[in-house]
Amino acid sequence: MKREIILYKSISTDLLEQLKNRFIVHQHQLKSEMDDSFFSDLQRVEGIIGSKLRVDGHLLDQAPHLKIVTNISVGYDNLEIEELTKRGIMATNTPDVLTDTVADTVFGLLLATSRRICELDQYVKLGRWDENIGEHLFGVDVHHKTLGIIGMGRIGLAVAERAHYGFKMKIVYHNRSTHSYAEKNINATYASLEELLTVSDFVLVMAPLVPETVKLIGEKEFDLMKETAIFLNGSRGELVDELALIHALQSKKIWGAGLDVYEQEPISKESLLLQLKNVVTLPHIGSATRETRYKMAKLAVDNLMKGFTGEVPPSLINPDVLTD
Ligand SMILES: NC(=O)C1=CN([C@@H]2O[C@H](COP(=O)(O)OP(=O)(O)OC[C@H]3O[C@@H](n4cnc5c(N)ncnc54)[C@H](OP(=O)(O)O)[C@@H]3O)[C@@H](O)[C@H]2O)C=CC1
Ligand SMILES: O=CC(=O)O
Repeated sequence: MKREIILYKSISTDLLEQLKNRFIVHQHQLKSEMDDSFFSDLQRVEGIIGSKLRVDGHLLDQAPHLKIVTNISVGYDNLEIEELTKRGIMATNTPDVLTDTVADTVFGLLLATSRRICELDQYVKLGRWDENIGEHLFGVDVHHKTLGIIGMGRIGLAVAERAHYGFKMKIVYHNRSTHSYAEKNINATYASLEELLTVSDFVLVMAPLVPETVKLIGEKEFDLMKETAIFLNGSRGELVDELALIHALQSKKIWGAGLDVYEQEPISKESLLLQLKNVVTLPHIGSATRETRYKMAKLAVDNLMKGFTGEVPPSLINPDVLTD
């Protein structure tokens, strides 16, 4: 008899067919409040695949047969890992396959913000280009500047490599542990958070969302940055105190910001961030290319399949479930 699973994100037809060959697939849309039919299916399913659904003890109480939760994302701040492990439920994510794509997006944000690409695109399209632009629309250089990376992991390193090899930038980073590969190969220097904020021309947040990183960057941290600094967030909105960011931008404590993620997503249409010219805003599209989204879904499907064959899923987050 086929096992039952929930799929709550759209994936390509070939991957959906693979799932349907193996499982009874209940398809749902992710909503802020999942409906009764979702919870009714949850009672029977052994796997869940999708991204962003909050999986906590309350939800797990309603999923008595669940064996695996498969995220189609590398970040897994939506999953209560301790709760899943306690119940012997596997959790998986999609690392590596998206690293270069997200690094490209972050570098795009860095260039767009520093060279005012979006603002000047509008300037041309709205018919304002009557003569050479004046100094008030000049950008700032990227090459040879200092990039500070908070969270030098897979994506942080891929951004740092672009900055080092392509733009001859100096790299400073802050983690809980040192990154010997980055130090040896691209001359990255470890710094305390305070030092990184003080010396960097570009500050990039790329650390995961965990209790210790909530509002890691707030008023005190913006105060430490250079007045010419550009702040970039490619990780999760909750790592930044958004009101403090708005204040820092309005009061010109920093020069600009490039954002892919926000405290609330989709961002409120009333957010002051949307009214500031020195901010480039993207709708959380770090990994959003056809090729990469396909690879992520494929890896997630592979994780799910292996979860039921006794093999170890390739990106198992909580291996403790295998020994408990
Ligand atoms: N915008 C988008 O679309 C995307 C966003 N993301 C986000 O990017 C994050 C990073 O992904 P990825 O690079 O693959 O993850 P990694 O785990 O490879 O890297 C995260 C790095 O953050 C560091 N870190 C962890 N905790 C802290 C802390 N408290 N303070 C400072 N540094 C810390 C870790 O180093 P150490 O352990 O030494 O502290 C690690 O090197 C994801 O968790 C996700 O939230 C990912 C993909 C797409
Ligand atoms: O935000 C996206 C992810 O993969 O994490």
